Amino acid sequence: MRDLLEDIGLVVFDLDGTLVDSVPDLTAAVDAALLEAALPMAGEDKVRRWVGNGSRVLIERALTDALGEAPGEVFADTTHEQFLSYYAEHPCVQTRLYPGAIEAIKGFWVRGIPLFIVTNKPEAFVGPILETTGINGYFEGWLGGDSLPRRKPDPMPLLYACERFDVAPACSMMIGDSRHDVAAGKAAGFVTVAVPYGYNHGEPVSSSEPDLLVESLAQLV
Ligand SMILES: O=C(O)COP(=O)(O)O
Ligand SMILES: [Mg+2]
Repeated sequence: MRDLLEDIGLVVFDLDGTLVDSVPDLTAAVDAALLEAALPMAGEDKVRRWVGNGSRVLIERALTDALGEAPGEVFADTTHEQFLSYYAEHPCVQTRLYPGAIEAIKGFWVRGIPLFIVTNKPEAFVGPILETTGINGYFEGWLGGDSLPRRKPDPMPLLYACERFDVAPACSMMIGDSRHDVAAGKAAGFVTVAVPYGYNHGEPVSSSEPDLLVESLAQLV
């Protein structure tokens, strides 16, 4: 591990399933939107498997599950709007940092390594969650799934971070919980680190073959 970390000049974290367990609040917002659409609620186990490709895809998966077929565009749009308005009001009620997250964040931070977040969740929700969980001050910034034309697994947001901090991809680390994080990291030329406790559509993230798999982020520092 020491070799992997030696030349690292930029650390990019995924948010949902890596730094924070956000599924309880996401589930509340999904279920509120389903209820509004007069459909049965989904519950946490399903939502945990559906998170990872941004909120619009999350809602499409929830509607497909409830309806037994893919929803129409307009219905999906309306339900997504319901989700967004509920989540905007309650982005961080039950959301908690994972054990080891604060140790890792502080460990990199005291070494002077810039910390950045690349998440697929809408950008507007990132600030409130970082603020409420008390980690806002450690990060130089973030990108959401709607910040750039392409999101993870595309490498675009990771390469944007490299340019912004003037750090080569080979000296940058992507830390995430899903195959989209590992794929984006590999495509960008980053060192890839994965955690097994998050959300990866019900599959082990080890299948994506990250450079390093750690049980707890604290192991990194
Ligand atoms: O909101 C999502 O779909 C996933 O978010 P993440 O990229 O922070 O895991
Ligand atoms: Mg994630």
